[in-house]
Amino acid sequence: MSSSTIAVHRTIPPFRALRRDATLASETVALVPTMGALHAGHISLIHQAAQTNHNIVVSIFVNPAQFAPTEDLDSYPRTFTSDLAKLQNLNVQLESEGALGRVKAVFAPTVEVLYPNGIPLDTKQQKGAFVTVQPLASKLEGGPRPHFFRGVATVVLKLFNIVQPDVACFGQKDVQQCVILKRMVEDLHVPVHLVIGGTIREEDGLAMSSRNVYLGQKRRAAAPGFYKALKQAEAVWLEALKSGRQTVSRSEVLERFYEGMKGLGEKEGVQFVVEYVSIADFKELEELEYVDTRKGGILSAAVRVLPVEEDQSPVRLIDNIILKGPETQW
Ligand SMILES: Nc1ncnc2c1ncn2[C@@H]1O[C@H](COP(=O)(O)OP(=O)(O)OP(=O)(O)O)[C@@H](O)[C@H]1O
Ligand SMILES: CC(C)(CO)[C@@H](O)C(=O)[O-]
Ligand code: BAL
Repeated sequence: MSSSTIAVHRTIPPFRALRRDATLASETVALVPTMGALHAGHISLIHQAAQTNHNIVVSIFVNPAQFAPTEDLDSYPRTFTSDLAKLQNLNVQLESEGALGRVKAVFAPTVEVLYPNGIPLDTKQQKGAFVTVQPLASKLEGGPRPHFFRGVATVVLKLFNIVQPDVACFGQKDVQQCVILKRMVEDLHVPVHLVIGGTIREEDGLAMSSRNVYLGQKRRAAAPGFYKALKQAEAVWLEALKSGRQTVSRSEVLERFYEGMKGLGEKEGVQFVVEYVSIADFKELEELEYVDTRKGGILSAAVRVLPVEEDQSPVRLIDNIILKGPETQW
């Protein structure tokens, strides 16, 4: 088998064998969970994992449990063949760089394998075991998507139980997901070390996301303004740090964010609706009236980009910036 060959498995037993073989060889296993439609953000997580781990498992599974019946489960981009080609190219690159690890296997299970007792989208009809992380799952993204983090935590714990990785990698772009999964691992004593990779962006600053393909030309052109508004808000924080202040008020930072959002999209005829903007602590996601410049906080937001053409639906964009202070541990 050449070092760039990647096994694709749809069932669980090959991962038991992979884990056993890795342990016998004193090698580590890292898992990078994805929903496919791989982009440079995913690839950077896998690349990072391969620097310090021997065997990388990438899961590709569009998880029904994290979609409400009204959401885009059916239309979610599925690009398995090109995903696999990207992983194979990455292995060639990892080999030429002399990295420690390679992508050894892709786990692309069927819904039946992950949910042997079924998974209706309506949560009231769901039976069996699920993971809830309260009240974190009800905050921020949990407002418009109350089902979401229960679905995410449940599938991630299933993946952990199947792959039994030493390490699992997640992207900061989904910052609340990171906070919730860290909490799940801590509270349930899950023996997996979580690594959070930085957000990879398009050249114009838009955070890469599989759903960006829904935007179309006009909305795509206006979308980077959202990150610019967050950067403007961050500038207030950085100025305060520089001038040695002890706290920064929420209102100062948010005012600058809203200034940045004002008029965004006018040129392209695109409307942005801010769903939430938050400055919260790292563990409980409690909103902070004043941010301690030593401790920092998470500045995060979601916007709804309204349709500009007949066949379009609203697209939600999420993004965040860590307001870092000297004692920030993130
Ligand atoms: N731009 C990015 N930079 C770094 N990591 C990312 C980025 N986008 C997604 N990830 C991470 O990749 C993993 C898999 O994410 P997922 O497959 O849902 O992709 P996505 O682009 O976030 O899709 P969606 O558009 O559905 O939000 C998650 O840990 C996610 O945080
Ligand atoms: C972690 C995850 C793969 C679980 O389905 C998903 O929420 C994602 O892609 O961020
Ligand atoms: N990356 C988050 C997956 C979702 O929105 O369903």
